[in-house]
Amino acid sequence: VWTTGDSPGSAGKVRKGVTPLSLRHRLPGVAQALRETRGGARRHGQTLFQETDASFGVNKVISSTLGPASGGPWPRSPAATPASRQGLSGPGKRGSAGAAEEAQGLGEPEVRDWPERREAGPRACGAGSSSAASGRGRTRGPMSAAAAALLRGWLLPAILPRFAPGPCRSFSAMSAESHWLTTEERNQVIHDLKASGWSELNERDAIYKEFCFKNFNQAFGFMSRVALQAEKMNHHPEWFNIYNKVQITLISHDYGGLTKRDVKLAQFIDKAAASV
Ligand SMILES: C[C@H](O)[C@H](O)[C@H]1CNC2=NC(N)=NC(=O)C2=N1
Repeated sequence: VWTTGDSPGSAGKVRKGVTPLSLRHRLPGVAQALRETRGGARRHGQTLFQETDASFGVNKVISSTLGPASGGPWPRSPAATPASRQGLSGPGKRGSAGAAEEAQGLGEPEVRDWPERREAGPRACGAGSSSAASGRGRTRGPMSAAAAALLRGWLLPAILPRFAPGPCRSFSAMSAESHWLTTEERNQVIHDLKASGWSELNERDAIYKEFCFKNFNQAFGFMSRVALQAEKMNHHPEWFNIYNKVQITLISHDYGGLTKRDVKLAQFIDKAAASV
């Protein structure tokens, strides 16, 4: 997970995530496509990119400037970044204008990028980069324009839904079968869950329970335990926490309703809450 630095100690530093296999050099344009997939503005301190599969990595170097973002959309277009306008961006390089901006703490979080990214096509070039449009100052990357276009048009759309953050994938049909509750099972589990404080939601086929702890530490400790289990089960709660309160809704999104997985997670949650 990549985040912009938001603590005083992390300001101006580059944080790196683990990218076991960097495809960046081989797939110029991947980062841009991922950004486009994410869409929208990213503000200082928010998650910028999340790896969804350990076998795939997109090498992305993010630096954050001092102080909170001054507003405006993030990620910022490389064409609008002083360092990339000067062709100085890339691994281990920094544009002097960008560095100066950063030193003054005036700028927004900046994505440092590889030069060939800027050649990715009309969209990546943007209105401001006349040198890219005219061919002046262009540096040829290892991949031809045709190959890059092929990647963007065919390979990326094929791999992005799998690896990029965004709308989630469904479980396979095979696992789907095993999670449905029969009517009898459902009646039984709903009865048991209600007895332990869960309620059915009116507007969705989901269950809900609110937990109250002594303080935030306890609430967050509980959430940590649940989070680990949820990750193991690949089944995640919808939850809300404020101070000592944790509100949890369980539903299987891919089924649009309650399944055995929700029941199993609810039982774990009750145990975890009882052991705090
Ligand atoms: C891609 C991934 O397998 C799915 O998005 C998982 C993740 N966690 C999930 N959690 C919940 N509660 N329901 C889901 O359908 C679900 N799906």
